[in-house]
Amino acid sequence: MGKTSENDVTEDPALAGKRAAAYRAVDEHIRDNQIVGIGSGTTIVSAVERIVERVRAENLSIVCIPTSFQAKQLILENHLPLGTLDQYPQLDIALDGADEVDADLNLIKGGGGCLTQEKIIASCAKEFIIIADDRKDSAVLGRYWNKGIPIEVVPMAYCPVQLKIQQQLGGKAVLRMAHRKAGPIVTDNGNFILDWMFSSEPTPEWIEADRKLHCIPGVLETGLFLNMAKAAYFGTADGLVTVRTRPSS
Ligand SMILES: O=C(CO)[C@H](O)[C@H](O)COP(=O)(O)O
Repeated sequence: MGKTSENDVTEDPALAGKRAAAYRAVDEHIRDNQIVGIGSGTTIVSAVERIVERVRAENLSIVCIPTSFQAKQLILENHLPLGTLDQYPQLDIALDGADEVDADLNLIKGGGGCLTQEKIIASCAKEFIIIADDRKDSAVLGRYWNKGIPIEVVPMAYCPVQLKIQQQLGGKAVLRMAHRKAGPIVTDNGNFILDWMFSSEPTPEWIEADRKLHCIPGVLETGLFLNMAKAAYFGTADGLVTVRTRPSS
């Protein structure tokens, strides 16, 4: 059997949409001399592909700050300059994928388990730009992404955190298990992920839900990215791109 790549269209039917969104966002936002946050997941692979093309063609000088082990590998494999938050605590832009985006550009992130670093990097950037295929463009969070809100927790606290989430917010908080390892997923920070399957009727008030989650000892971060994104680029299978900007931005 031939080797398949993560970015092979036969493997990922949404690739054309992801790529169209990523290329357009890179073309509209990446400029010379920027400090750029590089997100995690599959869509960001196309963004890095386009960044590399532009760096070579236009001789751009940029520094890339990774949001995960995967992002760091992507930066290194593509010979892009790698930086850290220690060197660059303020970024010009952060580009990242999302699991779902609502009408106000609130996001669910963390499907790949990198939510904490992704939120830190996004919070340090002047502009946080989302790239996704158009399935993720949703009126209400939870309509498309049915795997819950990812929450990074300190391992020794996962059982009490599960219990408290269920008591205080309802629904069910499920420990995310690894596919090829007997046991839970371990994040880049050495923690576990709980996926909170919230009750969708009525839809939770997200700011309040996020506040309650952050008040539970043992919760490190949540995959609710509220009022953070400045714009979202959604690509279709035909390569068309819709851009939505946050009303207040
Ligand atoms: O939040 C993330 C990882 O923690 C990803 O950005 C999110 O899961 C989207 O991934 P993909 O681009 O593969 O659809």
